[in-house]
Amino acid sequence: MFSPNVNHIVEHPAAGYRKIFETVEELNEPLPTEVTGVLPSWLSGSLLRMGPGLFEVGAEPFHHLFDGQALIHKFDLREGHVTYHRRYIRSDAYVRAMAEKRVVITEFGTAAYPDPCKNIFSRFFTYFQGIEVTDNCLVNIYPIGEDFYAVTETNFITKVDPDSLETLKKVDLCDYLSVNGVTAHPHTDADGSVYNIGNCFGKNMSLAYNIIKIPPPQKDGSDPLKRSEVVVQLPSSERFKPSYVHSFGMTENHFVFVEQPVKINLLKFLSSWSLRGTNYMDCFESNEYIGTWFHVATRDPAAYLSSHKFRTSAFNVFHHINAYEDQGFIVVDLCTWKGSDFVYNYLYLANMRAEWDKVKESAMRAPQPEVRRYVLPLDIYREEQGKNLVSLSYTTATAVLRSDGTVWLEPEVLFSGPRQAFEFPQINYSRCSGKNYRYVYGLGLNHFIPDRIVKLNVRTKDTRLWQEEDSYPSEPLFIPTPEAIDEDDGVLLSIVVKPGAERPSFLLVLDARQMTELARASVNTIIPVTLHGTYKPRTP
Ligand SMILES: CCCCCCCCCCCCCCCC(=O)OC/C=C(C)/C=C/C=C(C)/C=C/C1=C(C)CCCC1(C)C
Ligand SMILES: [Fe+2]
Repeated sequence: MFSPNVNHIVEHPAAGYRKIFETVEELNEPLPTEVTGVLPSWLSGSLLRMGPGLFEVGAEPFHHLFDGQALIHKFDLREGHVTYHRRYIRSDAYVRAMAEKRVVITEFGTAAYPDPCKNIFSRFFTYFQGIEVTDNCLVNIYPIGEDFYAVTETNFITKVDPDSLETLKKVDLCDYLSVNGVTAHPHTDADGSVYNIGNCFGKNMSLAYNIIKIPPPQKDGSDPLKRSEVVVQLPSSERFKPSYVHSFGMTENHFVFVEQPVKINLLKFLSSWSLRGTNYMDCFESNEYIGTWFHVATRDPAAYLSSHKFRTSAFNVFHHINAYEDQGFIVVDLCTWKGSDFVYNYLYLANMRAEWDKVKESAMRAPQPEVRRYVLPLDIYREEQGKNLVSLSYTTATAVLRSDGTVWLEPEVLFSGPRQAFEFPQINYSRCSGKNYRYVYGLGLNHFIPDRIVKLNVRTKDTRLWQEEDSYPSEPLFIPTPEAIDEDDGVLLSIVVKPGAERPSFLLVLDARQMTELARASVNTIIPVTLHGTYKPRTP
């Protein structure tokens, strides 16, 4: 561990990060690891993570970071021993690509072309058959009831066996719910209910964001998905252009949705899709004028609070950190990127695999990251126009009622460093989700390259970090110590790739209080980049 200053920029002239964007083979059986240090005796379970693993099919490359075929990874911890396993998800996208040795289903930034072997008539019909939406579930894995699902952001989720990593079943959410897709970042209540948000393109081109609820495991053993429902519908600020949504906030009594100026041009999406060479990335556009809108709904009864229109300047947001209620305010902490230019435009594999100088050059043009706190007053009175309505003693965030009835928000900056993002945030979720809290852990992105793990105290803005030379960590998951007293009493789990090492990847176990290494379990293979995941404790 080195570099005590979080804003000290570490250089990567050897470009070792390129290794995490290369294709690997799946394993037939788990690999042993070499454990150094001491693993906590209570840590027994599986770290499951998703990411891209196959970055080309035959001679056809995938172009974007979010296109590679989904690979599920598992580090299994049991009585001080650790194994590592990985399998490709048998999605339709993967199975058909393998069979035809070409990209068959269009991915986020890579279009599929019709089979050159088909005659001109069947190719014509393939174009106009409509959209074949991808089921490439590379983004996350989480439980619904007793089952585990690997997910992307479309309507297809894939049930997997968390022990064998085998693919079990493809599920179409449209069979149960009125949504076109949902995020890969649901919230889970203490009772096991799962909440999520997704775009809904309704009849007559009506547009909305639907918040859905999947109930907890059912006493009769039936699939909770069968009882899922839309609990509240939030309106779209633009008629044909819903915003891209990657996550949302949930407090004890409210849902918070941040409508960002990165828009999906629906007309383009529906019309141009059948044209040769179009992919999802082609259907996004930035609205430079609309800024960012916050929407709030109550949870019980679920209802949209339409009277307050919360506005602020333009930013991209992918990850909500946490949101909670305090003294009549909703506090919303976010990982933001300034401006309306879409951050995903900078995540093409050609950018990520470039030489270090080029990586830095391209990140200079991209939106700049900042961790921000916004505070939304719940009770607003007309006579308070022009005044700052936020009276929470501990924040400089403001909210001012304007003559048009909207409330203009200005944030408090919790963390900022030039081209140094604090992203992929994780909190002590079971204890702090929706509640006032102190700590968030994140992946430090240096010009988009993940090269450190950071702990941020959102009350003092103090940071601590873990970093090692030529090492590329993943999102750190927080696992609390059983019977923990303090919020940060627990460990962080992260997969780290260190290309030059004898065993070039390891599971890193950090003491979350001190951010010091407790143990690492090293394995003799490169592990490609992973996006999100979950920890499944062993059940007796
Ligand atoms: C771990 C280190 C990574 C290295 C660099 C990362 C830089 C990150 C900078 C910002 C943070 C971004 C986080 C994003 C994380 C993520 O996992 O994103 C993956 C998202 C994917 C794959 C989204 C897919 C969405 C699809 C296919 C949506 C399809 C749709 C539309 C576009 C409109 C119509 C509906 C439909 C079909 C759902
Ligand atoms: Fe995400």
